[in-house]
Amino acid sequence: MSRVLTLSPNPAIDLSVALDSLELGGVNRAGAIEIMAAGKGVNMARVLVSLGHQVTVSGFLGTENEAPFVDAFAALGVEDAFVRLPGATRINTKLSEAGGRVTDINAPGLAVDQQAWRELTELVDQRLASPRGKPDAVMIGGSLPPGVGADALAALVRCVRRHEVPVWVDTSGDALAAAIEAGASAVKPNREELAEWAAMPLPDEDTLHRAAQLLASRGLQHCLVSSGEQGVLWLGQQGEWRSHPPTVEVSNTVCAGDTLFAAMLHAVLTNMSPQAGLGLATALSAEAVRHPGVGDVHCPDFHQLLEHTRVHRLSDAATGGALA
Ligand SMILES: O=P(O)(O)OC[C@H]1O[C@](O)(CO)[C@@H](O)[C@@H]1O
Repeated sequence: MSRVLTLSPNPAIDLSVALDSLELGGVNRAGAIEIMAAGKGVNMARVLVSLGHQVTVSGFLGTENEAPFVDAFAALGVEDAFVRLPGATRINTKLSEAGGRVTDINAPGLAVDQQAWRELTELVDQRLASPRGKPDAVMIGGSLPPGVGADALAALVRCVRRHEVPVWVDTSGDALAAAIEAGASAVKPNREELAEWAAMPLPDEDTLHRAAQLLASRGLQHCLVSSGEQGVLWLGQQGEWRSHPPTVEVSNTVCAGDTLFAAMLHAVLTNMSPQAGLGLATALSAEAVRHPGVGDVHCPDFHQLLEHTRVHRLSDAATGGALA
């Protein structure tokens, strides 16, 4: 079992609304409504716990509506190291239609001032300096809250790297570019995020692959590019691999990326082979799209999902050795 610290600078309460179909400008009647403590770091923590890791969660939480988070952390058995701020954590609305289409409405979030950001950075620095509680990896996920610039994220990434701990970052735009420059160990852009980073359109698999190679050339240990049902491209120091997920009924895709990234970290921390690691992460991510929330490794048909996930090597340079 490894120790992982996940950071959500801008977490959210996800309000998932299931609809037959969304009628813009009309009165929509929901089939079901679910509220869940979320944000990428929190979702990744759920996956890591289910895969057997010891997790500490941190970031910023508003004191006005912290109850769903406190309850979720207790139920999960993770250590709550969130910095509390006055005000309310944002609520993100996810409108999921029967055909599998999801419309996200993500709020800006609670403003974070320099003092609060310093508090979070010091907390991370102290955790990493502690000989007994030092995490084996740090995951940072999601957008930056109002008041926090990409340079602040870069400084946080550098702080983790100074302690020689891998830092896996799932974000986008300027924050993604800054994290890469600062020495992030792994990133997971989707096609649109990669196109934005590379500043070019990625209309086909060939251009996508070349942009991913450009990204990997920036010194990252692992680059994952997720393209939904078309699968995952993984470029690591052992070579390049592509996975194809099993066919599943798509209900809610919101947490698929968080599931993929966290499961891939698990594969690295447990020295799985590239084939097995990417297969597990892809299958678990496919499981996630069948319902709201992250993938459930304990679902009754998980072994079948795994069996129907295909992984193949793209480059001959790969050794096929363990992922770590
Ligand atoms: O920080 P962002 O980019 O707004 O994304 C937050 C959203 O991402 C998710 O973690 C899913 O990836 C949701 O739970 C959350 O609402």
